[in-house]
Amino acid sequence: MTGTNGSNGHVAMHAATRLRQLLSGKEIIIAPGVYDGFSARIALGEGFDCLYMTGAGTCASKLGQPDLGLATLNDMREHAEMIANLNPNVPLIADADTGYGGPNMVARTVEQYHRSGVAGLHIEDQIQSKRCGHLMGKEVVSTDIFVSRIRAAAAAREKLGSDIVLIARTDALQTHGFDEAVKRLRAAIAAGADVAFLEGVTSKEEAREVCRLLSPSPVLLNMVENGATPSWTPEEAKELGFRILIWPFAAIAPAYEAIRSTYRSIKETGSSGVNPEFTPSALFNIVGLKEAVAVDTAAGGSLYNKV
Ligand SMILES: C[C@](O)(C(=O)O)[C@H](CC(=O)O)C(=O)O
Repeated sequence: MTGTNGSNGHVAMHAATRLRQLLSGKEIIIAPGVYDGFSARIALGEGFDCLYMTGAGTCASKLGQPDLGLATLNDMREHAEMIANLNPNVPLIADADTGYGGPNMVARTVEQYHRSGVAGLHIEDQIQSKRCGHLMGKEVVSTDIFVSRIRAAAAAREKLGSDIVLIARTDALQTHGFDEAVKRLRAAIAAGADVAFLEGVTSKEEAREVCRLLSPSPVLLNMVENGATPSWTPEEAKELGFRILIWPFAAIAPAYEAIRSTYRSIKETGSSGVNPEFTPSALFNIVGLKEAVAVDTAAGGSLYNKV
């Protein structure tokens, strides 16, 4: 699929098609977690090929709430659209939780994510009142319901003629064990999922085995910092057989530390201690000042000549 690249005007391929190209390559896809426009701009500035919009980070930043199924389709879609369009050439994989309802809602989710420029999304088998995959006490729906979610997602993708990458996530490992989780992922792939995601992998043995059993389907690894899964390097993840690596807390965890320490500094010392190089212009340059000035100038404007 083709479309107009909003950021620099040339006709670019849809980000979903780009993600499929990356998936068919040899390299593991590294997608750092972004939770808002600012973190996404920083990741783009560092030249990553792919981004991951964390649902947990979206709940925390957009709603100020924990990852307990409080974000609606509208919350998530709106956030994903803004992030995906900062640079439509860089694919965004976005969390889509349970798909937000029955087959019709799942189809709507896929359609809206596609129209928003999202390249890939993951849909899981937790109950609607879901929780972060690394909390205890999770509950999953039956395999039939999970498969109906994936089937509805795949049918929506076909109807749209979209390349959007469907990632089936199972949370069944915690409650039903490895074999059942793999069975669910197999069923999801048969129903049209492109990528499998075993949430909460706990060991290298499990990791290697899920990749082997589901081969040739690509498998995503959730490298959420300090969760149930040990930390592996991209090289280790690649060697275990994974094709996509997401780092959900890569932005929000350091942001928390930095923000809290700065607020404390204001309270305790009366000074924020912010780096003197972080001027207003420096901030705006991170989020596209030059591009915005160029748009105005190209249109014959002189509004920002003095910025
Ligand atoms: C991947 C995830 O869905 C996310 O929202 O980033 C979360 C991350 C987390 O909260 O630990 C998940 O694993 O459920």
